[in-house]
Amino acid sequence: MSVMLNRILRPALKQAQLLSAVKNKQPLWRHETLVSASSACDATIRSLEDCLEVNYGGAPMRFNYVWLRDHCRSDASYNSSTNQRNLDTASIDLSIRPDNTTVQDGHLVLIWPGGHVSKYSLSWLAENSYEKNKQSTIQPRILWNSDTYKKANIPSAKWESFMSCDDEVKNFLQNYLLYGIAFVDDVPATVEATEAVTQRVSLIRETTYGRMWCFTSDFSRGDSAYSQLGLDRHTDTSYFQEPCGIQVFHCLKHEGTGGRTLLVDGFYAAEKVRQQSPENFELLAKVPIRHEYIEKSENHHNHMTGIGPVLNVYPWNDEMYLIRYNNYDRSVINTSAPRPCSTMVRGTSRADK
Ligand SMILES: C[N+](C)(C)CCCC[C@H](N)C(=O)O
Ligand SMILES: O=C(O)CCC(=O)C(=O)O
Repeated sequence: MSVMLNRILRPALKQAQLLSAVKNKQPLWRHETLVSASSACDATIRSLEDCLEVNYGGAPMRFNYVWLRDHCRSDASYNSSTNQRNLDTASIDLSIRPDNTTVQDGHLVLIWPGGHVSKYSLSWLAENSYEKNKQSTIQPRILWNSDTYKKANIPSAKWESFMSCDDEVKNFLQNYLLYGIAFVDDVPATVEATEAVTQRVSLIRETTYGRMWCFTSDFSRGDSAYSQLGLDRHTDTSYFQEPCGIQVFHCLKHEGTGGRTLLVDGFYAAEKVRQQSPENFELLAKVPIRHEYIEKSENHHNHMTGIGPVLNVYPWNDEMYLIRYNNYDRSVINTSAPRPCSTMVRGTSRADK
């Protein structure tokens, strides 16, 4: 019994495109003015050619002028009850610069040509600076292998309290987010109980398998998952354009021998590749790979393909956030020129070890 959940727990990309507009190049414009120094908040500001440099606590932060105008939180520019932008970004003059820049009571205050005033708290700027974000992780993880996971001795949640107590769900989610796996014990072996426990975590995503499915080794669908063949490490639904982020498995009935579940921390394996062979890591993170699922059984006619790199990495902080690794479902590699392709095959075999 398994279900797939929407990846709503994974935080979304945060304003990446806008932040990447902040450039680190040396200013050509040399009239650097010390605009304000306030002993209360200890911030100094320098106006550079296309950005303001703000020194507040840690390392200097740079904010592009267009970014500053675009991120104005005044009522005219931003609706703080819906957290949505009112301003039409396309209307901003790309050569915009403030006429006046001051620091007052822990806030940066800019007056733009035409008189519009923007005010940003220094702590908000620090929190949202590119400098801070490139040093932070979106999702902190504890990487594990069989030994370290066993030693960590992570407690399982218990069905009764999981269904009635939010703190139990919270602990479960904390473990899930840190390790990528988590367990609930004592769930009654029924589809209904499995659905109920799943819905404590999230909405259930509709897929070609349905929302919930029961499967056994009857080859009812054209895939090795429905056979008695052992399945080595892989991620499922690599052929979806957005692979499922959480899968829930519940063994309802077991007869005979075998059928053990193998769980592998792909992030741990990929970090080893990053350390031991940065060029292979780079290839796995750059070369798009096609995966596919073709089934033509009596009741199911599907052909799905999804394309993306094996390792998906946020470019601003090098953090991995998604792995598409399924050697069974990997399609023909025809998305890269011959040389990277042969290195790619070497890269994946290194990742195997
Ligand atoms: C049975 N269940 C629906 C869980 C998985 C079926 C998916 C099989 C496919 N090869 C994949 O890896 O995505
Ligand atoms: O049953 C399991 O332990 C894993 C099943 C699986 O990996 C799959 O169906 O793709």
